[in-house]
Amino acid sequence: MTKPVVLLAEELSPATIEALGPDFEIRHTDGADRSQLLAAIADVDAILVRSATQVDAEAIAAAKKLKVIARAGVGLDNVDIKAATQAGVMVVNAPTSNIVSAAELTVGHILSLARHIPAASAALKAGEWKRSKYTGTELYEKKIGIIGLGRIGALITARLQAFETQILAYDPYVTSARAAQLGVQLVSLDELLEQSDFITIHMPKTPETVGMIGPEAFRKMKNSAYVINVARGGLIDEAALFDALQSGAIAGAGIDVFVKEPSTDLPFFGLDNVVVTPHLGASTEEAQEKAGVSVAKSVRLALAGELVPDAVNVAGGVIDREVRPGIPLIEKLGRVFTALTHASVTQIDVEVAGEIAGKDVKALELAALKGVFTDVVSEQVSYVNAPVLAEQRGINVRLITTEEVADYRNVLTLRGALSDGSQISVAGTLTGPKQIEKIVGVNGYDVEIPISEHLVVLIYQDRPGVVGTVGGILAENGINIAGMQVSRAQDGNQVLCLLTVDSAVPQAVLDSVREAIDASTAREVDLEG
Ligand SMILES: NC(=O)c1ccc[n+]([C@@H]2O[C@H](COP(=O)([O-])OP(=O)(O)OC[C@H]3O[C@@H](n4cnc5c(N)ncnc54)[C@H](O)[C@@H]3O)[C@@H](O)[C@H]2O)c1
Ligand SMILES: O=C(O)CC[C@@H](O)C(=O)O
Repeated sequence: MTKPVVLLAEELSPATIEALGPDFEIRHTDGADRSQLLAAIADVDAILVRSATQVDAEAIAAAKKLKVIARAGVGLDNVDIKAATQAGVMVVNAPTSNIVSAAELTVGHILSLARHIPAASAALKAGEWKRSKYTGTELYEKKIGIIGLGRIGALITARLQAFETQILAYDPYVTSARAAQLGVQLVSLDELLEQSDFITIHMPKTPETVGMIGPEAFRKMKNSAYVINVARGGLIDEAALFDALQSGAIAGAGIDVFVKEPSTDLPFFGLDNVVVTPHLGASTEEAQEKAGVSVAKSVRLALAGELVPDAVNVAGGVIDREVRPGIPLIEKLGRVFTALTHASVTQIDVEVAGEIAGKDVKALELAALKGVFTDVVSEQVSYVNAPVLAEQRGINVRLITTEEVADYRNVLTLRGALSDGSQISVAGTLTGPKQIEKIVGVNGYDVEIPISEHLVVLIYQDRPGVVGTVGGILAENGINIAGMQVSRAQDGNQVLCLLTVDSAVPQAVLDSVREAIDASTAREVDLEG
């Protein structure tokens, strides 16, 4: 059997390959080389990148088998998440893998600037013993302004508090309670710019944050202020930074990230009061190992068809242990649901009843939709694009939970409204210590039959001899019946007969059954593959 192919498009920690294990074919390419990337991505199941590979709409369109894009790091600026979602491709990252490293590099930049360490080192190596030129400043009792008090901002706060500094922060999305918990004073952006001795930026790059530190912001800063950016290139306007440094509007800057990367000859590189590093925030052994192992685990899960806690374009999140067995069950119920439909679907209710209803069961809704569309569209259906497919078809989807359930611990039901005004439903449960998947209801008829790869659903007028006729036709065609349940409607003499059979039932055989028993419904549900 051929193994799924995982493409490593950048240099990743050796622990990444170890964590992927032996179940994959590993290929390598240089993701920064566009033509190499487009050729290499064509037939792979997963791609692993850092920040130098542009996984944009063109690359995603070229990747016909792609199921997961894994970013061994935090930032996803180099991945077109919208295009991936449309194509059903899961995007995962390693959101906490490198935050400690980035926070420590930021502290490194702050100390380098405060004590002129890189410049003094370069001078001494060049034969100059200059002490007064490199007189610095203590951090003790200084005001540190943090713009963006997220994961890295909080880590920096804790580290700089050890220097007995005063931390100010600007972050419109952080509550004052969270700031108080961190021992930080939340202030307006202007207050932060005007008062801080060191200003360090830790926001994502968004339309709102790009160029936020521009000429006007520099004008508000103290002449003695230092500015640090270990977040993303472009948050600081590079031309304005050059002017501010050259004119003495600020004392200096520490920059790890640039608008264009790699960049080796920006105008401000020539200035003495600048410390620059080539996007080294995550470049530690530990961060690379954590990022590589984390995305390798996510890739394994994603290629096994499972939901991934670190997926950024799937709403499933971490799945509760008790909810997990319901995922393959409800996906199968989704496929049965589709086989039962005879007109377009306008509404789907995913009902979760029983003990698990109190848990986060969003993953069950995604799995149900994945099942519903698996046999409907030719494109790959995943947890990622299943909700998009529902939306595109104008299907209203509701997740309904109730702890009340009559006969079982938990029952999962898909209930649909069709465009001709009719309703369909299929319900299932897991029973016994082996958690056997069973169908326990179809269109309101009660049954209890283990799910198998081949199911036949028949609805007809109740009368003697029908079961024998059905069995006879199937036997004549070499189809063995594994199980059968007949359920009579409460309000009439319609009967539902649900059969599990050992092999697929060809359409011609199904048509003979329909004719012979005058069935209003005769459907085969093939769950193979
Ligand atoms: N240099 C590196 O190698 C490196 C490594 C890791 C992370 N990063 C970057 O560091 C940055 C921070 O990462 P994080 O993990 O702390 O992210 P995070 O999402 O935990 O925190 C970002 C914070 O920015 C805040 N924010 C958003 N818009 C804002 C605005 N307009 N004004 C002020 N605050 C705003 C958010 O509320 C949030 O609290 C990101 O840009 C990330 O890509 C860089
Ligand atoms: O080194 C990298 O790959 C980028 C690190 C960092 O900017 C991130 O977004 O995780």
